[in-house]
Amino acid sequence: MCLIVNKCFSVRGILKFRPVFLSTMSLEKAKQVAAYRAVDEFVTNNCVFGVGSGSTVVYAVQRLAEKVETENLKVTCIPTSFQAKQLIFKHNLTLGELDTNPILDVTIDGADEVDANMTLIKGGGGCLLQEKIVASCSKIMIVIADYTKDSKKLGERYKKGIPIEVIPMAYVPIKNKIVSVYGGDIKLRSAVAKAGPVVTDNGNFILDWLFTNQDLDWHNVSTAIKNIPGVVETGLFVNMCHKAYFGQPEGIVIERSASL
Ligand SMILES: O=C[C@H](O)[C@H](O)[C@H](O)COP(=O)(O)O
Repeated sequence: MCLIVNKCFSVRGILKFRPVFLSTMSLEKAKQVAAYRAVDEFVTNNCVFGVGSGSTVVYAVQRLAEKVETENLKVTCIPTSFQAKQLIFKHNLTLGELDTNPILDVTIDGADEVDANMTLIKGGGGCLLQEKIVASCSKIMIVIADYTKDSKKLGERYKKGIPIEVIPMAYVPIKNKIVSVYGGDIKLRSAVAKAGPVVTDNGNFILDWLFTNQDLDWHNVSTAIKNIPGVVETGLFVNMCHKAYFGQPEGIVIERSASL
């Protein structure tokens, strides 16, 4: 961890020094080491590679581009979002699509939270639908994350709820139905630099379900929510992730595997 010393004055005017830990820096380092490790272990020549979304994946695509260049690899990249597609273009990588590459060798993606059973919350950046489609077409799904995403139970560390992508006209009945069965609270996600709701890459809205019961059967919950007309997809990824890499602040990587 990186430490700097910050000058400050006490009330009597005595100069004091206060340590400031650059946690943002260690968080970025943690993302980077996890991403680099996963790409180094799973990218091979001629592979079809699913490019996840989010801030951690940016490091994975950087590393991928380096490997493609230095090792002269042929890799076809399938994006999981508008952002992922832009990253593929930015690094001059080869863009593919599911029409021509319906089976992927590996997808590397971020997560908002990973529990002890390797169930994931995804969609904090609104990209869950295409991410789940691409992961479902991949022989292996790998998660890359910093240490803050590693939880025993969902909701322990990620406090923004489970994202649910919905058809806009149905958001109020969907919200009411979920809360009446499972409790908690649901918020329509608002855009930051635009008045009104977030509109996904697929033209839908996102509901964030702030659940209160951390001991639910997430497979059943996800299936039941998906059965509500108007729900497009949930950000619960159950039995999909094969391995997770958690970067630590000091630069090491902790691995966890699932037996799928
Ligand atoms: O919608 C966004 C995706 O599910 C991301 O993979 C997830 O939010 C993690 O993103 P980050 O790597 O920025 O924490």
